Amino acid sequence: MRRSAPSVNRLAAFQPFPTFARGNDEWPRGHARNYGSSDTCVQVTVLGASGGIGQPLSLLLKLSPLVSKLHLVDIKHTLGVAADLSHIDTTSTVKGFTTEKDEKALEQSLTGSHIVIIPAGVPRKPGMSRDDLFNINASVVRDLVTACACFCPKALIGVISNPINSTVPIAAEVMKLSNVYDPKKIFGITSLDLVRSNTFVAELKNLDPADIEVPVIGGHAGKTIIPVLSQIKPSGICFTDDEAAKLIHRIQEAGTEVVKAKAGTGSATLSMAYAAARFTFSLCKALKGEPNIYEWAYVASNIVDCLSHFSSKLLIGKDGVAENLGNGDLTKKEQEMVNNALEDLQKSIEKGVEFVKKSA
Ligand SMILES: NC(=O)C1=CN([C@@H]2O[C@H](COP(=O)(O)OP(=O)(O)OC[C@H]3O[C@@H](n4cnc5c(N)ncnc54)[C@H](O)[C@@H]3O)[C@@H](O)[C@H]2O)C=CC1
Ligand SMILES: O=C([O-])CC(=O)C(=O)O
Repeated sequence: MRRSAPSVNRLAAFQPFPTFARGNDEWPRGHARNYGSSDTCVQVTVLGASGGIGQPLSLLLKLSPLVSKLHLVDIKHTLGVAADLSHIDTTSTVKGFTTEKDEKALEQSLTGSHIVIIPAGVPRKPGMSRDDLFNINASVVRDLVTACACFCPKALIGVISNPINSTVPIAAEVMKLSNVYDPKKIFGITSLDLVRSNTFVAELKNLDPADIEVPVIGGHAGKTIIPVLSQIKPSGICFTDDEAAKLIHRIQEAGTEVVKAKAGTGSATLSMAYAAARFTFSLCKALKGEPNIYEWAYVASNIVDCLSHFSSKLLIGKDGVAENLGNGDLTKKEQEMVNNALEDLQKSIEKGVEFVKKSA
């Protein structure tokens, strides 16, 4: 039987899409008219916009009245993607920039950006770990964040490119080198772990995933992905030890599940686009001054003593992380999971920091 009276409604968190998700014909225009009173202009730039994540993410952003200007950047194909999206009858404007042939593309696209989302880089193939992407993606993120430091140093930056556990520390080091580092403004987008957790818990307990909120802390690879089942909202959802173990394993290996199913053609793109859009909308709302915007993301943190970065619950404000709300009360088992993740996280962070030091 389905639960009633949910305490958390995830679709509300995904505003301005609730009517769309519920299949209401009015979406998105009717909803757009009703959204908030603020008319703050928000310019979002997507770096890697022609890719598997970049295209559906750009579509979702184009559909939202929270975004005023959408800048799409990639090495190639961006002009076509931008022309295509620009015909959609929503109010935001779309512009494409191709870095391959236009040396001013990064400057022109990033200048004035309030939010930059980075899905640029290569995805996994079966048999690879996220860390196997480091050799290519580390320099992609380094170079793109260097451009952000130059052209939009105050923007909120959301990094999607893997391995997140290293690419976010890379982004931090790059900003430090340019003397524009603000630890509150760089986010590793781990939202897909929460999206998946909500889905899998709902499947297991025959609930509506829109009503469920599973906190996920730590990082974004294998055992560093730590679902906090003891803090699921609504409270009162119970698991046997066997159920919990299988659930945690599935959440930690969900990326690999998709990589295997796609059989060499890439990793999660559509679910990631949804997760990243949801996260970007939270940033937009915070920039527009909406209170009580909460997210989980991998950020600079002193929540865990020995680590410079960790994912935990955040209150987001106009300037990025307004408050790190930490991990809450963990059970003994959950604390053990954190302890077991420390070494991997530490290594990934150091690898990112060393990479920037060497290339500087
Ligand atoms: N954080 C997360 O939860 C997730 C992260 N990912 C990661 O996202 C990344 C992108 O995945 P996909 O979109 O599937 O890959 P993709 O290969 O389909 O797209 C990547 C795009 O980035 C572009 N690109 C590469 N270097 C660039 C540069 N220097 N400047 C501008 N654009 C550049 C490529 O031309 C391509 O269009 C991968 O690293 C993947 O592992 C994927 C799923 C979930
Ligand atoms: O697994 C991958 O390579 C992509 C990813 O991060 C995810 O789907 O969680």
